[in-house]
Amino acid sequence: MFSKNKTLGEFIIENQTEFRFSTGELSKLINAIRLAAKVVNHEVNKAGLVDILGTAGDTNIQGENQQKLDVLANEKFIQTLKNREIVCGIASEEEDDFISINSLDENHQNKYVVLIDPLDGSSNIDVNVSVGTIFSIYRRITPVGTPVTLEDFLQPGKNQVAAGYIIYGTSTMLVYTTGHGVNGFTLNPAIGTFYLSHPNMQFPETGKIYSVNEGNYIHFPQGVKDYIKYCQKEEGDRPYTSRYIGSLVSDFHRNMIKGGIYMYPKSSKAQKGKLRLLYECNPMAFLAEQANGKASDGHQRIMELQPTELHERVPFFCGSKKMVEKAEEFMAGS
Ligand SMILES: O=P(O)(O)OC[C@H]1O[C@](O)(COP(=O)(O)O)[C@@H](O)[C@@H]1O
Ligand SMILES: [Mg+2]
Ligand SMILES: [Mg+2]
Repeated sequence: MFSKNKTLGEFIIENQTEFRFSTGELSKLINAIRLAAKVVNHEVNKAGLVDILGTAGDTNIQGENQQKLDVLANEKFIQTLKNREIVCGIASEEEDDFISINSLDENHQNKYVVLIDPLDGSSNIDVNVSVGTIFSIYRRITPVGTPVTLEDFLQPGKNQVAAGYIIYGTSTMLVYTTGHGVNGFTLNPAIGTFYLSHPNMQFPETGKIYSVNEGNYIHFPQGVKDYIKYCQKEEGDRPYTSRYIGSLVSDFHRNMIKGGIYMYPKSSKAQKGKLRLLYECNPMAFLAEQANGKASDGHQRIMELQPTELHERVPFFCGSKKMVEKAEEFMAGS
């Protein structure tokens, strides 16, 4: 099977022409992410054998206990991007502030910034449940050759030039978009090559799966409670099935293939929900929209939101278009 499928490397080069005046810089950047993904995949696969399970002993700026694999994945992605001098700035869930990278070659100044969630689904690392990495790429808005500023990162999601995720699951896949549809590539671990296995991925218009942490039910807004009740009601094509892995990447991936909705609403415990706008919600929203799905904060399109802080959180509703619209109806109603 694999011999006739396009490799990710071939796909990247072939699609470089999508961009007029392409310099190949974005292709090099996606290639660097491909490399870092393989390095992290190798670490994830041997997690039970080496000392990378459990907590690292520190907390990140969000007060979360960093897992050893959070720290390791963060290091590997930053190192790989820095070494290749392919970006002018990086922001990460595991770094308090953004990292500015000045190119040594002053004649060649980079124009892209990258935002990453190096390890998504951290609570699943120690229990061998699928986890992921999420990335989002923007063209800087400050002049090339000057130090990057916070402004270069606080851009609305609609300005993204590319976004994607890596899922370390039963197989390892890299799924991404550059604004021309969503394509998925599966890693053949025997030869370390990603092959196009899921061309032109599309969310079904509707589905029968809802993904939400129902343990927070009593703290949810009335609109969310009503929508969950709607999903559970014996009527028409319902009840829907509840599936919640607890890794955004994995829940999103399943729902994109099968049809479904993922929700991390605000609650009386978390006024803005849990997920981070810049390196979780924006990239997944870009992918969802490119795959005929939808993403909002329950009211407004995620990609229109103007970020104000690097690690800000927003409520997140994402998935099959008709299901997100229905949830928004309930939110509007309440
Ligand atoms: O355990 P909870 O509160 O349901 O949260 C699970 C959600 O939190 C996350 O783990 C947050 O991501 P990180 O693991 O990158 O911090 C999502 O992947 C997941 O959907
Ligand atoms: Mg995450
Ligand atoms: Mg994370």
